[in-house]
Amino acid sequence: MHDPRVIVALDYDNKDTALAFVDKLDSSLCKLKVGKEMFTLFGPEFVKALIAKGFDVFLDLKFHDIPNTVAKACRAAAELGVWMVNVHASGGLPMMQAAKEAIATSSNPQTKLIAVTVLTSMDEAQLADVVSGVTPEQQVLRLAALTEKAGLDGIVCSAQEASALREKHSDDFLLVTPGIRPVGADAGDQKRVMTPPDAMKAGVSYLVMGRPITKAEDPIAVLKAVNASING
Ligand SMILES: O=c1ccn([C@@H]2O[C@H](COP(=O)(O)O)[C@@H](O)[C@H]2O)c(=O)[nH]1
Repeated sequence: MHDPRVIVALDYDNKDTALAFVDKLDSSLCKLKVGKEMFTLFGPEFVKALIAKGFDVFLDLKFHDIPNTVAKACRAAAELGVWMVNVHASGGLPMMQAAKEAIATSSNPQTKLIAVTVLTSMDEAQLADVVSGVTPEQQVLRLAALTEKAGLDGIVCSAQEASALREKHSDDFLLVTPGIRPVGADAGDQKRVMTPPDAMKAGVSYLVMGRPITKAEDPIAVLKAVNASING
């Protein structure tokens, strides 16, 4: 079965606008990501509606709390029927292991679990405000190793770290990368960016794209052009 590589970030503040966009798509073109804004506004029912339309849904809530709390949140996400959910790797090994165990013993054990390393909106200077003496790439590699040790399916990182990660992690370890910008697109608040073809060449598994698609005059045309640029 065709596995689309683009995950569209549905960061709309209006459910009808989001659903009007989704109704022009089909699940062979992309997967969908629901993040903090839409989940807070429209809740699990909105996620279930997207799953019912046949889409793989990545629930991007980036859980970060004590192990017991994160485990229960991940179990709830898996039981919603999502394709993928995530936690922050900086929550530590016991937290990630508890989350993995909770999903494995849920009614939807095939749900993928990945961990956020260093947000793609952070550059070296911003990272230095929270962790001293490391570059984003060094911190990503360190948290990726911890994530793999916990037995998770992969990480969220920037495509800029993908080549270095692929020297240490097999192709099965998922690299899910926001901060994807076609040539000429506005970076906005993203700092560690890469184009779709360069990201795929670097070894990325899935490209997360929001505004370059959702804010475009013709979002479906942009999505199809991105797919053509990485599949052709
Ligand atoms: O490190 C991260 C983790 C998550 N995100 C999310 O991805 C999308 C990116 O949207 P764009 O509009 O393409 O910038 C957004 O939902 C973020 O919450 C991220 O950007 N970086």
